[in-house]
Amino acid sequence: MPLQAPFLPLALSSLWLRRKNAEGKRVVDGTASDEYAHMKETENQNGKPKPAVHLFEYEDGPWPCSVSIVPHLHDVAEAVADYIARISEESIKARGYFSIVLSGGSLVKALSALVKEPHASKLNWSKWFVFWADERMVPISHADSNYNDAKHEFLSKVPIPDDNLVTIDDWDVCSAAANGYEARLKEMVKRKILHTTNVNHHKFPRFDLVLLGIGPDGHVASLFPNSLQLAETKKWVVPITKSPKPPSRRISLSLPCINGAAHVAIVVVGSSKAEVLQRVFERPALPGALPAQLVRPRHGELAWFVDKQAAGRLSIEHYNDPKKFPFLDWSSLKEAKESTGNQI
Ligand SMILES: O=C(O)[C@H](O)[C@@H](O)[C@H](O)[C@H](O)COP(=O)(O)O
Repeated sequence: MPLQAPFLPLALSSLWLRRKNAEGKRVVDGTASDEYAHMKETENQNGKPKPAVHLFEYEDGPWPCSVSIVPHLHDVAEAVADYIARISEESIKARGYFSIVLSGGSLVKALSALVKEPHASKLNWSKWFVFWADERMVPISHADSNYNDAKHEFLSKVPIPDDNLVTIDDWDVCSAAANGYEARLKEMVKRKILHTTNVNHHKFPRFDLVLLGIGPDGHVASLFPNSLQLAETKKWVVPITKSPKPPSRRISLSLPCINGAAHVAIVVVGSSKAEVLQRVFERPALPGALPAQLVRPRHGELAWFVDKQAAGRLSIEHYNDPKKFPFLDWSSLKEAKESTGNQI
């Protein structure tokens, strides 16, 4: 089954980036070929050939999701806050905790309505556990740090205990930071704060909610178009040493880790996202070209929150023509339209 073969030259040719750490010691960073050795496996544990899967674990067929299109950023913020509040309440009732994963970029601005009433005093903040979908390899006090941004915009305004912020504290060597964060997540599983689920026969955490933004190139978290990391099938957290968006060194939850979540919400705001949203929704591109198209929770729900500017290029009026748009599961979108005036 030759599907994995393209990774071999890629992995072998990947250069080790040698640099000095803060103490001037030589450190090795990069995507080592043996780190990705498991991707070359062609047999499962019983020695039988693995079933053919798409290179990027992409599933053909309908794409069930709900899409809310609202006029402005503040309407998106309110819709997202209502959504988060509902999932927080349900999760705490069912398991005693709420695990929420944040991304960087403009996403944290969409959390502004959570710090106001009616949510601020109603939410059970002490039961929240906050994780990061991705982080840049900078100290957490640095302006580029996703944690720092979230702290400034949101976390400093709500009473979530500091111990419940599961930050990525290691910013020296990407692969060590990725392994360290994965170990922290596994510790949360041991403490029963996170449950697990199977995604394509491998165990991944089942976050209650993963919040993602989308880059103009279609990236989500720090999973960039056509990158080797997109094909990760086992690791929970992957290192990125050559991100096309600065800073170049980052770590990110892997795609199956995101797809193991009970809920994933993607927030898309502003005219700069109109082109990519149209490509993601309406163009059946090669999946690695648009990582956002690979976000398909296996046993969970996917919800899009979009403002009018970002939705500006969508041909919604033709969406009920399955010949033109076989790509999304429009039946679930119609149901959404019937249940609330704000949804298509
Ligand atoms: O570190 C990052 O770059 C972010 O985590 C990234 O995943 C972000 O969410 C998207 O790039 C969208 O960012 P904008 O909304 O700012 O374009």
